[in-house]
Amino acid sequence: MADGGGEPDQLAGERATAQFDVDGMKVAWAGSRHAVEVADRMARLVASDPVFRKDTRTMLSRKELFKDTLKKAAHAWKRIVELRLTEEEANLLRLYVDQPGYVDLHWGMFVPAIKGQGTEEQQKKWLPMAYKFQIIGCYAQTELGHGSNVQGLETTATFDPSADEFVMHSPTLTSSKWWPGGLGKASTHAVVYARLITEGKDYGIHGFIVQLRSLDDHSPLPGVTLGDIGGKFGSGAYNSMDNGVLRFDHVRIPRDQMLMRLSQVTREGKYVHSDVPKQLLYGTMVYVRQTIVADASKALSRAVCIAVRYSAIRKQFGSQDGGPETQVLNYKTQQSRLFPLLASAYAYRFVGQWLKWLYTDVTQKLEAKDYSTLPEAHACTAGLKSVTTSATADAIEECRKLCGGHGYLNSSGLPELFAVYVPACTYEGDNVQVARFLMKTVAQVATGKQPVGTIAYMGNIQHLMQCKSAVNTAEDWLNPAAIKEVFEARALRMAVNCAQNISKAPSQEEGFSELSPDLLEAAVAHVQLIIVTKFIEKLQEDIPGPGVKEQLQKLCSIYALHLLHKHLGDFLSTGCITARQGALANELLGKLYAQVRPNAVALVDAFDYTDHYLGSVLGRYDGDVYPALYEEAWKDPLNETVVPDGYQEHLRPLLKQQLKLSRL
Ligand SMILES: CCCCCCCCCC/C=C\CCCC(=O)SCCNC(=O)CCNC(=O)[C@H](O)C(C)(C)COP(=O)(O)OP(=O)(O)OC[C@H]1O[C@@H](n2cnc3c(N)ncnc32)[C@H](O)[C@@H]1OP(=O)(O)O
Ligand SMILES: Cc1cc2nc3c(=O)[nH]c(=O)nc-3n(C[C@H](O)[C@H](O)[C@H](O)COP(=O)(O)OP(=O)(O)OC[C@H]3O[C@@H](n4cnc5c(N)ncnc54)[C@H](O)[C@@H]3O)c2cc1C
Repeated sequence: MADGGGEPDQLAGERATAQFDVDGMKVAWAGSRHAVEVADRMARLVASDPVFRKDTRTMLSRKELFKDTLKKAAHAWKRIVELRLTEEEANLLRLYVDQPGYVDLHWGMFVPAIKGQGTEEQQKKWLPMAYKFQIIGCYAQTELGHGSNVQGLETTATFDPSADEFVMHSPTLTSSKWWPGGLGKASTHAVVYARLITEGKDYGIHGFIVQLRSLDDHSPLPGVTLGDIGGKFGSGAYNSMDNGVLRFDHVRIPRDQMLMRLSQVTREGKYVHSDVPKQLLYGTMVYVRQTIVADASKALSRAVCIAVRYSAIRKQFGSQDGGPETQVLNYKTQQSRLFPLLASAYAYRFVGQWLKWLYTDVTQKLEAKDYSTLPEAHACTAGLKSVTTSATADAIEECRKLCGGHGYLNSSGLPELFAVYVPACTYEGDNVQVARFLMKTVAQVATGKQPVGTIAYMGNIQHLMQCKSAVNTAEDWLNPAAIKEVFEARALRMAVNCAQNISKAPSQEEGFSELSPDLLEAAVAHVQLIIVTKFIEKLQEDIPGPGVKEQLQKLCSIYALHLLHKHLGDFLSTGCITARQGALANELLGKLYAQVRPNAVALVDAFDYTDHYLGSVLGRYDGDVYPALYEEAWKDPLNETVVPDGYQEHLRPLLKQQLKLSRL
């Protein structure tokens, strides 16, 4: 293409300047060569299948979109069965289909809830049916009146010993189940959370497997009212999901459909609690939060890939006398906004990999009845979920802005990505659970107990409460130990500060409530420390491939130092660094951006996304952006006719009337 930028081989030129082995980076990103190979194969399988096309998705009506989702889910299942895909392959295939739908909740919450809270017999009965899709399940916890406050749920499950059954009932409007994905139209079954009442006593929230729809004709069973809760934010986007409403009118289920791993109700109606901690009731949330953290890096890396490639193609200003204009990626402002997001994508990827390991480790310990690491797993998953989803939602919007006007077009892929992603900040809570965990740890450290895992640094309280950073030149900030020390000191000092102020309050609860904004900030500081630490630890591994580790080291420094810059107030007010050291960090950031610049396109290529998965004309691998934008515009339904519908009724009379007026 002629001047105005957008030469298709522009990206080839960018790729040629890379100073590292992109294949090696793909391995570091995916976790192993095997993971790269499987992801690549599944992505291509999806991209080459016409049923999985998604380029007209934002133009579909709600009903068409939902039907399209049913079609894609069924086709995906057919391919999984025909090709005998492994669980790993099947999960990736579903990921690349890239359309939220009931299957996410079936595999992501219904199955894990039965696995985590069901007895062996219950698992034997229900899981084979779920694995074969003979039943479709969802996770029905949230109600119209209560979401965060799970103990406030109102649905009741009252045991009737005469029939050996539970009676499921929705006593109030606010007790209607409201939001569960897949509930509205697709699910045949649900794990329903309800107040267990037996022998006249309320034992609080427990899980129950409840059939909702007929397995013959899909109609709701007697006493069950079901529907979709209505259109959601953005065109297309999360509207492919049938988030639903559910009400029970004295619906009976057999006693053995209460999930009984944690506690049981006997034939006579006695409530028995086993030795399993009651917090395991929340275990499915721990599982899904861990997957949400992994998803954050996927959503963020997609947005960043689009913005980096397009910024390399897009040219504005800089030419005085007919010479070439400047690629917007060369502007320092563009780099200082975009490269921290690129670094964050890598940071979230690595912390997500670590969190998956932590979850597996905790699960194995739970099997062996060792519950000691559960509180840490809960705090890490809740905290990382909250921090990574908010930052990712902000980052997608930032990428949209970085793409200028074209970023606002649906064909850029960014509006839909944002609309699909943003509820991740809301679902699974934005709670203060990490802060509670931190306050407990501070109290334990005061009694001499040595903390372990992600809070081990708090044991180093003597040093961290009074240390001062030794950084003297900008390059000193390249030392991971220097970074780790100030992040640890900031997190610990903020937590100790909160604990001291809480202790001055009339009661612990009042103090907690009064200081909750500060507690949230302390929690964020702790979670950011975890992300920085896991990135640093990743760099201590053997990372093969010329130049790969060097690039990751730069990204790690950018990730940490941009946080330091953003939260400079925390670092200064806790006395961890001086204003001069803060300025030196900023100076180094500028140098690092310049070093990343020639590698930027190759660093997003390493995500290994197909054009189908990216779903963006701006982020195309070949960089041929302008013809694609032009072509996409003509596909809009408004362009099906040259003269628009409505011309005769609304435009023509108006124009004629103007004519008459002008003749007056
Ligand atoms: C297989 C591949 C497919 C994968 C695809 C998956 C993708 C799926 C994406 C799907 C998309 C959307 C899904 C969305 C689903 C939902 O939204 S489900 C509903 C989620 N609801 C929430 O998140 C509610 C949030 N509320 C909370 O978390 C509350 O804070 C909480 C319920 C924890 C409050 O509980 P309480 O009992 O009232 O409060 P506390 O007194 O604070 O806690 C008591 C103790 O329990 C500990 N705790 C709390 N939570 C947990 C946990 N999850 N695990 C372990 N322990 C927990 C807490 O620390 C307290 O401990 P203590 O007594 O202090 O020692
Ligand atoms: C797209 C989507 C999908 C969902 N899927 C499911 C599903 O499959 N199954 C399911 O059961 N649920 C699902 N949910 C529900 C979701 O889990 C809840 O929306 C979420 O837990 C928040 O609860 P809430 O909506 O009641 O918000 P609220 O609890 O009413 O929160 C409103 C505001 O109050 C604040 N707040 C609440 N409590 C406190 C507190 N103690 N201290 C300080 N601030 C507080 C919150 O932070 C928030 O800012 C879904 C929600 C969405 C948006």
